[in-house]
Amino acid sequence: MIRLRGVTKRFGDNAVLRGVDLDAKPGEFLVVLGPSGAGKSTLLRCMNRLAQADEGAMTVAGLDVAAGRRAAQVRELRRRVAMVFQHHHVVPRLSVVKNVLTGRLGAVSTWSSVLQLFRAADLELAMDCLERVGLAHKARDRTDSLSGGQMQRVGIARALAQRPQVILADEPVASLDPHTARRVLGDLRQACRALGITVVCNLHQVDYAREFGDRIVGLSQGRVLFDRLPDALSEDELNALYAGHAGHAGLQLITPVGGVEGGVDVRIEGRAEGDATTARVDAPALKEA
Ligand SMILES: Nc1ncnc2c1ncn2[C@@H]1O[C@H](COP(=O)(O)OP(=O)(O)OP(=O)(O)O)[C@@H](O)[C@H]1O
Repeated sequence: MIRLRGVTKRFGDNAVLRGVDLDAKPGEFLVVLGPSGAGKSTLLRCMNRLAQADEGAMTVAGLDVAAGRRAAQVRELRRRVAMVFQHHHVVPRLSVVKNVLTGRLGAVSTWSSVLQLFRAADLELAMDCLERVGLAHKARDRTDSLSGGQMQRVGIARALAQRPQVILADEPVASLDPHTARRVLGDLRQACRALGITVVCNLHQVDYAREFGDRIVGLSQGRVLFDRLPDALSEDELNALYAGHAGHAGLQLITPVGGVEGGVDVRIEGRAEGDATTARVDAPALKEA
């Protein structure tokens, strides 16, 4: 379903992807972890041609992405590959079901889409997708009456309504509380498994990656550091992935331990016992925060 070989992407002198290889089977839920700036979003963007890779071979949803230069080929790619973003990008004043139906726009004629004329089959499909994320009872409600987590599930239902072969999810739960985040990831995984849709999901939270990923890929400075089954992923590999960064969501507690003129001393504790340090945060940084 997805096969990437030697994918490279540069922005000027900045080599953001450096020879990425990746494989994913139908129905597989792949999580990509990595520190900020590792190239996770760029990787997803290259896969659906929002960005163009400089080198490498990419097959996504049965299409040769590198070869898809013509508009029609890119359109077909976007039809087969749906996106879910951190911010749900729903239209607030539309009803929930109409937002989901916008997932069908690529599959209906231009006139139908302008007039918002959807077939009964599209409506049925939209309702089925809402059912899969537990929101069928909200179908007629205005979307801006929903909570953030519910809106994100509408975004997932819309992606499902596209009948994609692949869903690329870029930090879909970054702004949600843990309970809601788990619900959203659970719905996404369950629906995609049932429908045989491959998911590549960028996450920052190691716990969610272990809980929901069929496989976890670690991306660091544009390179794949590891590609593991969740149970096989070691703490050493995670530490290597986040070396020099704040940690794999491993910061537990930051406590002020003393005030000094022009700043404050803080104790920073990690997840592991005895994993602690003190640091000084100076006044200008505090003001910015
Ligand atoms: N359109 C662009 N033009 C120039 N540089 C870019 C562009 N998009 C991304 N970059 C650079 O590519 C690098 C990787 O960015 P990317 O957003 O892919 O990382 P990321 O792993 O998704 O980070 P985060 O977790 O913070 O979202 C960064 O250095 C970023 O500044």
